[in-house]
Amino acid sequence: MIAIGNDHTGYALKKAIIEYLEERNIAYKDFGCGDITSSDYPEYAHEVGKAIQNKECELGILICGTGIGISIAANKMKGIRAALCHDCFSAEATRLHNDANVLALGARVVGIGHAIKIVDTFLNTDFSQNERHIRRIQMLEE
Ligand SMILES: O=C(CO)[C@H](O)[C@H](O)[C@H](O)COP(=O)(O)O
Repeated sequence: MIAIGNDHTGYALKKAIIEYLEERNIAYKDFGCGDITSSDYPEYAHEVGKAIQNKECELGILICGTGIGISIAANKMKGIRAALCHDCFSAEATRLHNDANVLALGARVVGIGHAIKIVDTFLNTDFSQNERHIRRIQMLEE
């Protein structure tokens, strides 16, 4: 199950990502927001982070204007490793090396087509299970 959340700036991109998920029968839970009325990104980061912490969802996608505020908010939560990625190389590397469990995107930074490619890369890359990466992730948790 994929948790997805956004502020007002990310609403249009969120809808495109949901279309991508539905076309592939990928289960998701939408934590809002549900329109373009001004809203506060920490709320949605918190909801998506909680869904991952309580194992309701395995991975999350968070969207704000830059992806910065919403990733800062998510990374304050224990066990959350949110990666702000605006290219496919980073999206792949953060799954392989960091076992990132949240992808953050900036809707004012990337176009929808590019963002979908980034989402596709993130969701289709597994953690490497490499010993040195496991050690470093443990250090992050500590
Ligand atoms: O917090 C942000 C920057 O990291 C997000 O991009 C927000 O979406 C942005 O600040 C919202 O700006 P707005 O002027 O309130 O639309």
